[in-house]
Amino acid sequence: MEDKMANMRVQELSENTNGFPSECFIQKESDRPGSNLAISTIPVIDLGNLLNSNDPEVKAEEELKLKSALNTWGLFQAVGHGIPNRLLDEIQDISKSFFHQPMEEKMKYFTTELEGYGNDKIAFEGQILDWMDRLYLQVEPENERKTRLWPEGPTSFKETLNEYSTQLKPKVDHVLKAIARLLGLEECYFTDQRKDNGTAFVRFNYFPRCSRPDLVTGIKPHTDVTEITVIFPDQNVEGLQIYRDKVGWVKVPILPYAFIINCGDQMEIMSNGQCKSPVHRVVTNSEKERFSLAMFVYADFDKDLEPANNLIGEGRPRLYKTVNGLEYFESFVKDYYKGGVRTLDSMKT
Ligand SMILES: O=C(O)CCC(=O)C(=O)O
Ligand SMILES: [Fe+2]
Repeated sequence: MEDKMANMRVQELSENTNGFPSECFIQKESDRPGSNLAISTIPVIDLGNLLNSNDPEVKAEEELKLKSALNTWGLFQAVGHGIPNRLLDEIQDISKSFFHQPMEEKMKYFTTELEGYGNDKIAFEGQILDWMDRLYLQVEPENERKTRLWPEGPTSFKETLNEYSTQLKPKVDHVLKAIARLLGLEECYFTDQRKDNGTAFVRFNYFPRCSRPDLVTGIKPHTDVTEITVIFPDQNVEGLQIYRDKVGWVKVPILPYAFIINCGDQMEIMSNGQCKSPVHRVVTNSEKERFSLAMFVYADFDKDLEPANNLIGEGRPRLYKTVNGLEYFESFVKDYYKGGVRTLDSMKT
């Protein structure tokens, strides 16, 4: 089965089996998603109020909401972000058009590396695979883009992705600065941790219809390695769930044209645990396919990752050891494919 899998995308498998997952996708009983979770209310932050308001009270109130959201959930839904709905529709359209092309066309961008088109690579025997195909591309810095992996079809793909990442980048910088301010750090603390102008990748996620969503995961429980991740989720199909201590898994509801912004492990380490890197997963749907787009914003992999000095002190013990950025990423990738292991836990002091 594993050899066969290596040559097939989840999309083909789903088409061949009418959505029925083969054995290598079936989660252990304790890890199965089940069904009937409550939809929760996720903190909603108005980036317009946070970043542009001239009224100091409005700004302060939004900052307080953001601080509490990062400290408890580690994520929020972002409205008032100023990215036009037209562009968000277009980015979702190019994703659909790309994945709906014949396999032959998509395979031009296939790689077994992280970047490019593909699905879970098989890292060890007995690995349980995610019900997802993906297209993973570096967008920042611009001179490091591997443009041969940027699809020719649909024809608007490159232009739309370029516009999306160009428009999102300053928003990301503003959010990182706001987080630094509310932690009492220098405004550029997190933006300065990045290489040159910042490193960002996007991943177009495609979850084909699956006839047994109770048995498989679209993306297994994980945290992101990032400073922050900006997700533009499917506007019609839910799937993202967050794990909350003492509560369990909760669904993230669809809020039209809102981004979901979550902290990653780099942020949890640098903020000495004040910002949480939430465990999340994606479940599949028996009726509908689902698309999402994640932008992963990373601190410089060449640098050491450690809690900010100003966030360690009396009553605030240092929670994480210093670790090299690249080593952390590499351990994460291994742990991720194994599932159930949080790299962050091994960094605790
Ligand atoms: O599909 C989603 O809503 C979330 C995707 C995600 O968690 C990821 O790509 O890391
Ligand atoms: Fe994620």
